[in-house]
Amino acid sequence: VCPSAALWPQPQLQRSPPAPARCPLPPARFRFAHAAGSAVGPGCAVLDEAFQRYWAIIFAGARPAENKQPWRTSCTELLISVATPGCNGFPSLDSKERYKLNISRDSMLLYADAVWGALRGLETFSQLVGRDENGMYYVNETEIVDFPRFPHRGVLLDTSRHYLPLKAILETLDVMAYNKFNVFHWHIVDDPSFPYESFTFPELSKQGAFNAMTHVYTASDVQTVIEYARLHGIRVIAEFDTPGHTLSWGPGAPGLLTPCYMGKDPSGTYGPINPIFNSTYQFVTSLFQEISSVFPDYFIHLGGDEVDFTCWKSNPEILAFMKKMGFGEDYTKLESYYIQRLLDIVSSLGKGYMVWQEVFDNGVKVRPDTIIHVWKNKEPYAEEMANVTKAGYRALLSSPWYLNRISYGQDWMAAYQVEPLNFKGSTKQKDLVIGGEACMWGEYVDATNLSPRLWPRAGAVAERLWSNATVRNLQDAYVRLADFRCELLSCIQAGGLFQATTSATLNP
Ligand SMILES: CC(=O)N[C@H]1NC[C@H](CO)[C@H](O)[C@@H]1O
Repeated sequence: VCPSAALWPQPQLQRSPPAPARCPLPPARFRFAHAAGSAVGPGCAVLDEAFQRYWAIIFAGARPAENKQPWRTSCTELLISVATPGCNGFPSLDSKERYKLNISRDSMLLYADAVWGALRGLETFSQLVGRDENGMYYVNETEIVDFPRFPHRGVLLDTSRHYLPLKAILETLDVMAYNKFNVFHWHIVDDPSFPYESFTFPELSKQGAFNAMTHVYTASDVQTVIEYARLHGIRVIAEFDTPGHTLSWGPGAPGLLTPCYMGKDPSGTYGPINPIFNSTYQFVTSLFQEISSVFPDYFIHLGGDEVDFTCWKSNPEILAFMKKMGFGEDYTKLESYYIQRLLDIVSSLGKGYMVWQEVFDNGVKVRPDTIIHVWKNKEPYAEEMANVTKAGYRALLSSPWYLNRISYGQDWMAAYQVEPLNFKGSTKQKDLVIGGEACMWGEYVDATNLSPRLWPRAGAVAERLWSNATVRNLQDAYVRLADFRCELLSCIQAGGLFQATTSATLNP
């Protein structure tokens, strides 16, 4: 049994009496209930599902024998009161996640502005429940007022370098919710494979997936992920990265990619999307029309990273186009020409976009509400954060959180010690930092090692993005993160959703 009631991430405010009363929770009689006057009630799927889920998580190990014990207790129900109605929508960047938990001998109350805050409070409540040596469940008297420091707290998974089965994605969403992450950044396609089944362009996965039968995400798979995430208060932001990282698009979309040349003949290899043909922009418009209809989030991630100009430079038609456009030898101008047209297409679809930092670095004209995703780690990323926010754009930080990069020992500490606002800038600039994302790129990751590599290390990012900036004590974090890992493992033993083992990274 794990040491009890360690909370992860650390709430903003918690107050407990010096000798808190202990209230036993009777599995057979405990229930979650809607408080009178709450703006939501039975039928609210987000909470109805959460009540089931958290009952199972809290009492995972309960044995029927519990029912026999004479329970003289008042802690038989947690009353939930939500201030604003709304259960059928999707979480968004400005969703309210604030909640209050009042646990006392005579009542247990959870208040939240919106259902998304209620989900965060239920997660905290589940972490407050302990179990004593006799197996009795209990919760100690306490008061918590909690809210996130940053509104965008994400995890990126890359399902192109290696295909991830739906189960691996859903398990990741479970553990993300345990950590109060609220964005799943689905880097769904890239150079090696195109597993997204497009109904507009079915050839893309037929030709581009590792295996068109087994290694694809059907339309229903995608909707399953989106709904599962929604019920956990998690947004799904899809990334279709262009013009680079698109080799898997080639076979299913003839004429889309740039044919590279060796001297005056095509070499047979291909490069980034060919930016000089109108057919390219017709294709992009149709594909992003589909993406906009499939993924409900306001934002789409358009990529724009690591565009290699070698192939463009070798292609005679592109050379002629460069001359015609007066771009000289500056291929970032050609890249910007493509990106600019892509952004206009996506804007016309009524969507907002996020782009990797190169789009900003190369001076592409982007909309004021663009989110610049800072990922490079060679130059100090603090400088990039300062430049991006000085230019008035919102910034999202990933540079120090590429968890696909592993090293010996407790590297969670480096992720934990990051301070996203440690850059030279005004308060106004700091306010433009909307949060960050832990990235798990898939070059060396598949379902066999995803969870042990992601957890509990990503937990360090979760606390950095949720908790107060003053929460930085490594010794205290170690104890709570070790307990978090223990709970995760006990979730496995109880046959919980989380099947894979977590890493030994934390415990030497
Ligand atoms: C934005 C970005 O990160 N682009 C690439 N950079 C290196 C990564 C692995 O660490 C991936 O290959 C990723 O596709």
